[in-house]
Amino acid sequence: MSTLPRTGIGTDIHAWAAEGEDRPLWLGCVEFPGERGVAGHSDGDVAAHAACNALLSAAGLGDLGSVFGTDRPEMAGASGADMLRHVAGMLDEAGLVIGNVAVQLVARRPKIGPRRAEMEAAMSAALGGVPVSVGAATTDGLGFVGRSEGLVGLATALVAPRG
Ligand SMILES: Nc1ccn([C@@H]2O[C@H](COP(=O)(O)O)[C@@H](O)[C@H]2O)c(=O)n1
Ligand SMILES: C[C@@]1(CO)OP(=O)(O)OP(=O)(O)OC[C@H]1O
Repeated sequence: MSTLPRTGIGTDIHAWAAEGEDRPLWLGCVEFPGERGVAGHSDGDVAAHAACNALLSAAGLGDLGSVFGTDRPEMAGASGADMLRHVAGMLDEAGLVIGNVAVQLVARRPKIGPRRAEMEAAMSAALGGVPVSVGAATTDGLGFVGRSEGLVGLATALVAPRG
């Protein structure tokens, strides 16, 4: 295997839960009380899921669906933090160390600025202390995010063979 670092890219998109459905919103392993949750089989944390996809992409180990399935009963309500821990373990077993993970949210709400540090710390902790950065943008009202139909998580990751 090449000893060069490898980058990965990940996405995750969820629709907002139906009006009146009581689903908590989880983003970056942090709960946002009072915000509308998303439709999904697990906790629907698009930031954590995009980060998992980016790490699996960098490692060449597949993606969320190939690792966790798409409708396994045991994954119902599964937390993004547990999924990140699992993925970090897979990379460790594959002899890879994680350099960093960068996450971008595309969402009108919630404004993540005030909770950015918490999200970064929570995702970093789930990955065993790896640097995680979080940013966001709104789309200025354009597209499905602008119409408040759902939100997007995007992520990149850098991994390298353990020295
Ligand atoms: N969900 C979001 C979206 C955006 N932000 C912050 O607002 C800034 C401006 O967003 P634009 O889409 O108008 O460029 C953005 O750079 C973020 O700092 C946010 O906190 N949460
Ligand atoms: C996380 C998983 C787990 O069943 O389900 P969802 O919460 O629906 O999330 P998504 O990114 O749509 O699909 C990936 C699945 O692995």
